[in-house]
Amino acid sequence: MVKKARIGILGASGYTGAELVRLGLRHPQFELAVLTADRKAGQAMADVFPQFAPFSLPKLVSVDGLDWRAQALDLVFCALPHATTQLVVSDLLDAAPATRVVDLSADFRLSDPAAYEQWYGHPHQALALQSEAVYGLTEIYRKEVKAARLVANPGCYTSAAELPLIPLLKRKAIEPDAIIIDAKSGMTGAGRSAKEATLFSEVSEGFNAYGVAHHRHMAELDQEFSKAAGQDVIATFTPHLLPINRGILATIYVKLRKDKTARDLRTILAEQYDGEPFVHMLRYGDMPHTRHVRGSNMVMIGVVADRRDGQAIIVSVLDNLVKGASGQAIQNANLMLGFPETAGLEQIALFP
Ligand SMILES: NC(=O)C1=CN([C@@H]2O[C@H](COP(=O)(O)OP(=O)(O)OC[C@H]3O[C@@H](n4cnc5c(N)ncnc54)[C@H](OP(=O)(O)O)[C@@H]3O)[C@@H](O)[C@H]2O)C=CC1
Ligand SMILES: CC(=O)N[C@@H](CCC(=O)OP(=O)(O)O)C(=O)O
Repeated sequence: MVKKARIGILGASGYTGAELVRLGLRHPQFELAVLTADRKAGQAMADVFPQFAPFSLPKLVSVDGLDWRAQALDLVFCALPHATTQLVVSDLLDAAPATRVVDLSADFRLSDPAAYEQWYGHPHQALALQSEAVYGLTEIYRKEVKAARLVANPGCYTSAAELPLIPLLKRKAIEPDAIIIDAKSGMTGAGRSAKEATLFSEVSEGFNAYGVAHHRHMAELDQEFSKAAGQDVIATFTPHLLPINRGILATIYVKLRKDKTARDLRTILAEQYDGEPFVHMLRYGDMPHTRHVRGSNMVMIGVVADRRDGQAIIVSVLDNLVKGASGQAIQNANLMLGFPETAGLEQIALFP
């Protein structure tokens, strides 16, 4: 029998934590050994999420006082609110340095401490780990992820924008100073804790932009686009809140470099993602729908020329809880633990 990896999920009573449990229960090489919660510590997972009642799962415990060494976990998924995470991961790795960590929060995504402080409003509290962490956009950083002890899983909006744009910037196919990302997210992107802004009555039958000109994912986009282009890049990014549960759709406007066409962009992306199990390039001119990826770890990307000369439009979709969070986290964990990259992630989208 194959030896299973002992897995911890911190924040299992939240949306991304529950998605890790949903996918993890069907993972052939995971043993879900530790599940934590904050307000819901002490409860059974099935009392918090009745969909798990038929399955045997450990009780939710508080993260405080966990004996990391005694738990001997092979890998921990950390799905806690950002800023909470850095001290928890620091304690964990001090006590159990051989445990691998995939952090779903934003705490370790920015490699520059000054950028972190500027965007999050306080100094980072685990600087050594911040510089050790590998940015976990799997298709771009696969080699680094394999060897990492701590992976910073990217944000959901950023995954949707970076997968199409990084290869185009690297290949100098688009102008780096003329990128516009108009992105929409489903409500689960805001997490499960109660907030006025996410009440049904505030969100249904309406649609709004938020974080306009200052959303914190801009820092992550600047970092990755600048690295890919080899020069400073500042993209325009505007997120919107959609009254649906799951899904991100990013409509991206780009200016072509002189000798390039929109068909060239599609060719570059098709070459880059040829053979990738979780990125699908649509035929030129075809466009994706959030329903085509719901519940799956797939990203779908469409490209077409704008009517304006020299401009192209790219549309990218993913499920914010899967490829935008827990699915990509498991994809990274599979690489770190030497499992097949697709293990536990072979679900096809739930349609309609
Ligand atoms: N939702 C999404 O689409 C995405 C989320 N992320 C990131 O993933 C992380 C988790 O997000 P999400 O699942 O949506 O969040 P939720 O608000 O749904 O869940 C948060 C979890 O953390 C626990 N928790 C809250 N505060 C503390 C604390 N002080 N100490 C220990 N545990 C605590 C909660 O426990 P309890 O419920 O018991 O209070 C809950 O289990 C966040 O950092 C988020 O930014 C990343 C990409 C996409
Ligand atoms: C709809 C919604 O509120 N979305 C979240 C982004 C969720 C995400 O990707 O993640 P991180 O928090 O991990 O960066 C927001 O705009 O802050």
